[in-house]
Amino acid sequence: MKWGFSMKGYLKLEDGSIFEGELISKNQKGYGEVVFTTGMTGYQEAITDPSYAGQIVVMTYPLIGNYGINKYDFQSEKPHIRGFVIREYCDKPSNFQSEESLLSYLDKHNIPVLSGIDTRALTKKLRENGTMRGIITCSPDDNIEFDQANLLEEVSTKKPYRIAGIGPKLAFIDLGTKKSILKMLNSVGFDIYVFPYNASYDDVMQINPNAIFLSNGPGDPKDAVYAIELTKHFMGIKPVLGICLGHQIIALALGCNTVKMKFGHRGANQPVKDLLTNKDYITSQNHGYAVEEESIDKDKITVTHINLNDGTVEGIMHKFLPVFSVQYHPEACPGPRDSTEIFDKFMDIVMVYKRRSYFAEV
Ligand SMILES: NC(=O)CC[C@H](N)C(=O)O
Repeated sequence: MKWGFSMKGYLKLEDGSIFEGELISKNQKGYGEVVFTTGMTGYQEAITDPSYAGQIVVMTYPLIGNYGINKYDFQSEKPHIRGFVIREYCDKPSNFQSEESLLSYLDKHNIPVLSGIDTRALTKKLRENGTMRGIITCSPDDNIEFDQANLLEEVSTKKPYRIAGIGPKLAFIDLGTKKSILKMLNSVGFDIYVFPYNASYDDVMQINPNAIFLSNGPGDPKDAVYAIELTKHFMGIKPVLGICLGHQIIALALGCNTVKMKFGHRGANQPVKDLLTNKDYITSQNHGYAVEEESIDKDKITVTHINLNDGTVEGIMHKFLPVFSVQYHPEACPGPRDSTEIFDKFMDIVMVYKRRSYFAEV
């Protein structure tokens, strides 16, 4: 094979089905929850998006690797996926920004890559039966093991740090954030203080922030116990915004429920309706859980967005407090920039509250 190493390999799912392909990576084994994503581009952003921690990612687009890996599109320091499944690998990347091939990058980080898989049949199975656990292996007799230790601990920052800005102070709870979200918040002016996933109320109050932000991240939102408690403390005291996992955490803190979806939404063309403006957006998404509609107390919370494919909740807003959140990824990367104005809207709200508290003090 042109790209070096290759041997027969398999993806085995927990329902017993086996897909045969070629193991083209150095690492030949990986366990995880098998999920598919439909983005035609954006593999670099997807593999480095920490929300995919613990998952084997299947790309539905049939040719992967075409534009290599560049130094601008990383969403975190390293890939967090447990394995990568594709139809066909392109070993001759062609792009002016390409620095190395996708396979050499994944090999450096010990991620197993299975190529030559009938990803269409695999995706149909996952759509019909729902997300399943699986193993990438060179031996189909291997059993599927599963360790989803503490995913938040794995992906969150270990120490607090700051991204200085000229605007209000934002306490940013890092649950496995994508860099693009930090970039967008900083570009609208926030002075960002990033805290680990288990930051306490006292830790955060040391900086006396003007607002709180909850990031995207991996796993079941109900496991984010520290962030849920923290959010309960701050709602009503400071403006709060959440994206994806952050949205689910805000919903849980408000007393709603979250449920696991059959196969989730992963891709860059998920249609969303903004019920407040009646505008439709095409959005980038990557989630396997959703806020349960029936659990939302409509006297207290407004559903602001829904997914146009399946009607699931994609955004909520508190009726009386400055608390709102979206399930989709407004920062895009990869994906359309239809909905980036949410960052300006957040800044406007925070400035109003900042001025109010200033005048209340003088
Ligand atoms: N991108 C995210 O933040 C994902 C949130 C959560 N882990 C889910 O799968 O629903």
